This record gives sequence, C-alpha cells and structure tokens, in this order.
Amino acid sequence: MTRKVLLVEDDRAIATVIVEALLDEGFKVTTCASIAKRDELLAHDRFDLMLTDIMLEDGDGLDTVSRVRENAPAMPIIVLSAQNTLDTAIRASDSEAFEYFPKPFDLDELTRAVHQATSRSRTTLSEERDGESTELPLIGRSRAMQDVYRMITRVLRNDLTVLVTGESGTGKELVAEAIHQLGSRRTGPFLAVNMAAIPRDLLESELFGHERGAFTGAHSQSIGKFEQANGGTLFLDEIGDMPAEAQTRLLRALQSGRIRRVGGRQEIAVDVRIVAATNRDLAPMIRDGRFREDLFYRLNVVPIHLPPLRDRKDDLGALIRHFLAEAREQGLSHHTIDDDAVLRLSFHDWPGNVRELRNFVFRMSLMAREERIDENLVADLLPQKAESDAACEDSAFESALNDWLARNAATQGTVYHQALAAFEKPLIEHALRETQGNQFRAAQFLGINRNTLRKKLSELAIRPEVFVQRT
Ligand SMILES: Nc1ncnc2c1ncn2[C@@H]1O[C@H](COP(=O)(O)OP(=O)(O)OP(=O)(O)O)[C@@H](O)[C@H]1O
Repeated sequence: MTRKVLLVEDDRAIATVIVEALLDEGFKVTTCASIAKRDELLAHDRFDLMLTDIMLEDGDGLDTVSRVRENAPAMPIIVLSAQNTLDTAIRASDSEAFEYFPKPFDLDELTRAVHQATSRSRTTLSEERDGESTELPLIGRSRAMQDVYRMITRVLRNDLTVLVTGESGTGKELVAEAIHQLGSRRTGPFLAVNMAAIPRDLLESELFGHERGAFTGAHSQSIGKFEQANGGTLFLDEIGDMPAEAQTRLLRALQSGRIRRVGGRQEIAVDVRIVAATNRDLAPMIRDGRFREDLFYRLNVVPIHLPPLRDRKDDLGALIRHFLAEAREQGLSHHTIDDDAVLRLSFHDWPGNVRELRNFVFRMSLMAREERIDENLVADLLPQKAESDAACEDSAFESALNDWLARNAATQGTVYHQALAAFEKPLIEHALRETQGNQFRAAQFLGINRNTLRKKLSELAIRPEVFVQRT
C-alpha cells in the first residue's frame, strides 16, 4: 500500500527537493505551507507521516503539534528546522516528534528516517516536560554540535549510562549537566567527581563512602558520592584516570545497582544515573590492561563525542558573543567584536578548545580600551604560531592559569603572588601523589628543601598522610 506523507514547508526549494526524493522512493506526498492548511488537510485525510518545518508563515509548527494530535494521535512526525539549537532539538522531542533534522540535512538520511518512521508504529516519548524554563548551556549550531544535541535528546527520558568523549575543554561536563538538567532526574542532585583530582587511595572512599575505622584517618563514617547522588546523576570525569581497584568496585556497583562503603559489610541500593567522561583514548588503555574492557562496555552504552573547536569553527562567532555577554555579567565592561576580529580568531587552532576561547575572550575584555574589539587587539593577544605549538602541549596548564586569571580579574596588582599561591598547593599535592606521600622524594621531585616542604605543608594545610598508599 502506498504510504502517504504530509509535508508542511514554506520554503519551496526545500519542499521541491524533498518531494522529488520521496516520490522516487514510492511515497505519495501532499504539501502545504501553513499551519491553517495543515490542520485542514489533517481533518479530512489520513497520513502515515508528517514532515514539518518549525517557522511557518502563520505560526510555530511545533507549538501547534497538540492540534495535530487531535486528528492524528499516532502519526509519526519528523521536524525540520533551521534554528539548530539544543532548545529546538528538545522542543522537537517534547512534541513527541519521531525524529529531528537540523537544516541543512542529508537527503539520504532523511529518506531513511521516513522509511523507518512509516514502517513502525510511533514510539511514544513518555512524560511531558513541565514547561519550566531552563537556561540551555550549550552554544553552537555547527553540524557536529547538532549530532551532539540529537544524542542528548535521546537520553533525556531514560537512565542509560552515557560516555562523553572529547579533548579537554570541549564541554564534556556541560553535556553531563545538560543531560541532568533537561532529563527526568532534574529534581535530584547532580554531583561531579574528577578521578584525576582525588588522591588514588581516597577515591574509593570518596565514591562509595567509608565506615568509621576503615583505614587510618577514618575517624567517622562518611557517605560517598554514590549515596549522595541518589535519585540524581553522578558525573565521573576523567574516568581513564581511575585506578584498577576502583574500576572493579565501580563495575560491581553498575552491575548490581548496589554499593558497599569501604570497610562496610552492608550492601546499599543506589539509584544513580552515571555520565562518565574522558579526554583519553581508552582503546589502547584497554589493550594494555590499564582500563577494564567490561567496565568500558558498561559505561559506553550511549557514546557522545564532542568535536574539538578547530573542527567546528562555524561556532566561533556565537561562542565569542556568548562569552562577551558572560564577561559583562561578571562585571567586566561591555564589548562588541568586529567580524574581522572573529575571522582572525578562526585562524587559531584552539588547542585548549572552548575553555581556551572563553579565557581568551575574558582576557580581551580585560585588555580592550575601546568598546569594540578589533583585529589588532586580537593579533596582539593571540599567541604566535611557534608559541602556540608549545602552548598546545601545555594547554591544560595554560587553561588552568587562564581560568584562574579570568576568575580573579580583581587581583590586578597582586597577580604574581596570588597566582603562585593558587598553584602552589596543587603542585605540592601532585608531588605527594606521585611519591605516595613520601616527603623526602616529594621534596626532591620539587627541587626544594625538605624543611621548606614541611613548612609549606603546614601553611597550606596539606595532610601528607592521605597520599600514603594503603595496603
Ligand atoms: N558548547 C559550549 N557552549 C558554551 N560554553 C561551553 C561550550 N563548551 C564548553 N564550554 C565552556 O568551556 C569550558 C570548558 O568546558 P567543560 O569543563 O565542560 O569541558 P571538559 O571537556 O569537561 O573539559 P576537561 O576535559 O578539561 O574536564 C567551560 O567554561 C564551559 O562552560
């Protein structure tokens, strides 16, 4: 039986292309360009699928989907949109659309989706969103980001585990937050744990908690992040840095939905959605036995890959304007940026990705004397090529420094001492971590006298014993 498609599209060029493609595939297609005509057609005829644009001459194609449902409660809907934001993707999925296609779309992909949608009954997207307004954090309408948005909308109404991959500074944590804020767990807690930032031997206790006396220094019972995140989402950042024993414990927790506190006997049921992230390539780590393959498969149920900024330079302008607005909200003066300046910035490779760009925009805001940021200022502030290659290797450090500078814009005049102080503690902690708390070797590593190290430990309230490996 010939399947009938209703196409609601006021752009004639696009409509023609779609109609031709669908006719070739054996569909019968009826087109219209307005909501009024759409409703009239639906009242009198039955269609197997509707393809609809959002911005139509007499209104918003999505806002009026409830009217479509009066006449065609089970008809699949595919939304086509030129407003390619995460917001549109989510509105499309909220409207019980079967699929969402950002424009420009791939015609083959679209025809495939039409076949798929018309060959199976509509999968109901459960649970209406409650209409609360949410600030959508992700900026960018590039094709690569569209794929990210589509993946996000697919995990909002389930608890599938998500593994977000991508270079440092590409927005992995932001994606995790978006999944939480926009998904069905948004009223629960969102907690983030960075595997690389917590001393190895404290990590299990941080995640799963511990009972009193479980190890030296465990003076009282402690509730771990898994229990704290009950009913919500736990973001496990830098999962590739997780030590082997903690990986085993995590796998057990994921398999059973239960955890056991360190030193505890009782199994405790936890209801937590896991979003994990890594900027490392886990494949070689799995081959070398540094990352458990079975854990990888448990985490990688829904993979979301964030492209590096250099591969989506279309997004630069929007991101820069967004960060200029943010800088203004944080009390820096208001600036606009020339198109030439944006173009100049697009020649840079952004090894530190969006984080580097954000810090750079804050720096421009600090340095700009005029209200408009022009190409000259950008050229002055951008690192030279050779330097930027070196900066690539140091991008994590550079990013951390830039982050700190942006956050502490008010410390002008005392920056040198303040910055050194801010970086001293993590540096010393790193040395202790590397040497498993051995102060002698840590002092050697840092190239400072052991007495100086001891003085610093007390000044900075660092407890070396927490870095000592437990047996
Ligand atoms: N698409 C985006 N829109 C707006 N801001 C973004 C976007 N992507 C990243 N950012 C900003 O860039 C910074 C870095 O993002 P985030 O911390 O999420 O990156 P990450 O990939 O988790 O980094 P890391 O691997 O180093 O932990 C943050 O300030 C974040 O708000």
